[in-house]
Order: sequence, then structure tokens, then C-alpha cells
Amino acid sequence: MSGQPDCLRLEGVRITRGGEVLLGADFAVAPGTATTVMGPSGSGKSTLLAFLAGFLDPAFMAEGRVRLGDDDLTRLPPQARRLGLMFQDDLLFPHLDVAGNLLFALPAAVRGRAARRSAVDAALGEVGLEGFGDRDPATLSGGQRARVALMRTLIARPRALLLDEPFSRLDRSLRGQVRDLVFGVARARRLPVLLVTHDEEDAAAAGGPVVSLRAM
Ligand SMILES: Nc1ncnc2c1ncn2[C@@H]1O[C@H](COP(=O)(O)OP(=O)(O)OP(=O)(O)O)[C@@H](O)[C@H]1O
Repeated sequence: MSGQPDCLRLEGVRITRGGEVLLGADFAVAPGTATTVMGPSGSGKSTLLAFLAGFLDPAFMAEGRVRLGDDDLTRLPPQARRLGLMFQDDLLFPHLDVAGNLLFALPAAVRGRAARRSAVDAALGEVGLEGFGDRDPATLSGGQRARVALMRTLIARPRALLLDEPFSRLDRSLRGQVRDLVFGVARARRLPVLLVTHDEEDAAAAGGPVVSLRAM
């Protein structure tokens, strides 16, 4: 890794199923900016994210390249791509406390109990959840869960964020807050963000270009 912020590039991407073209995509997401992918149900938004993340279902064929900075991710396994994913469900592990959820995502390169615990405490502090490490995720509010989920994604030090409707389960007021937090952190860390949403307000808050997929 160069240490420079990375641009995420989709070059000549074409995804087909059974010989039929589902979608084509050719665009770049600059560091610290968010591009929104919109389109009707079934147009391939989640499929495009799955392709980028490296777990496209074998029912599909894909051509084209995914680049991040100077690296070609196209043939790398998902874990080697270093992409941070957030979905509609936060998928916190219910059998681990909040700290355990973050420790699980913390890179193994952070060694030693004290160093690992202090990385977790710093992450919780960054989103105003100091002292929440021992809490069972089931006892958190929706907004607190969303903040833990964000930090669990970020503590892995991703090079880009892929977001699939991550705010849609939050109520209106909370939605705005969590959204601002996610885009604010992404801007501060100079991460390129690709957001899939049906929501015009999410797209406006993302602040970047909108890529529309058509129903095929
Ligand atoms: N594993 C699969 N095998 C075959 N077809 C699939 C598979 N997964 C998705 N599809 C089909 O591929 C198309 C694109 O699906 P995808 O989930 O990417 O759409 P989407 O735009 O994310 O939709 P939504 O907005 O409803 O979430 C749909 O027609 C869907 O039925």
C-alpha cells in the first residue's frame, strides 16, 4: 500500500447472466467522495457491489477490472481487497459484547492485549460510545448499533467503503445523523465510497455523482 489515498475505478465492467447483460459500469470514485448507485429493484445494484467485493454469485459472469489506487483487485480474494462493507442489517455478533465485535474485525497486526483493547476504546470514543465495550449489542439503541457497526467496518482499516442501503432501517432523524457520521468519517479518512440506495436524501447527502442502473 502506498499510503496515498486511493481512487476506486471500475473499468469496462459488464455483468451478464445466461448470456443476457445485467449491467455495465465504467466510472471512478475519487478519495473522500461518495458515488451513489441507484436504479429500480432488480437492476443489479447489489450484484455490482458483490462483484466489487469479490463474492459475485457463480450464476453471473463478469468482465472488466476493479482498481484501487495502483492495485488491480479483480482477481484478489475478498479479504485481500481491504474493502469495508456495510449492509442494511448491521450483523453485529449477538454472542459477543461490543468490544468483542470490534476486536473480531481488528487486524491481527495490532498485537498485544493492551494495544488491541486501546484500539477498540479509541474507536468507541470516536463515535461517542466511551465505556460501551462491555455492552451486549441487544441492549443498544438503533443509532448506537449503527455506530458500532461503522466502527467495526473502519477498525479493519479498509481502503474504500461499499454501502448497501446501510441507513434504511434507521428512523428519519437518526438516519440523518448516522449518514452524516459515515460520510464525515469517509471524507476525513479520504476513503472512496460507493453507496447503493433507493433514497434521494441519501444520494443528496452523499454529495457526489449518481450512477443509474437501468432495468434490463
Ligand atoms: N444468485 C443469483 N442467481 C440468479 N439470479 C440472481 C442471483 N442474485 C440476484 N439475481 C438476479 O439478478 C438481478 C439483479 O439483482 P440485484 O439483487 O443485484 O438487484 P438490486 O438492484 O440490488 O435490487 P433491489 O433494489 O431489489 O435490492 C435480479 O433480477 C435478481 O433476481
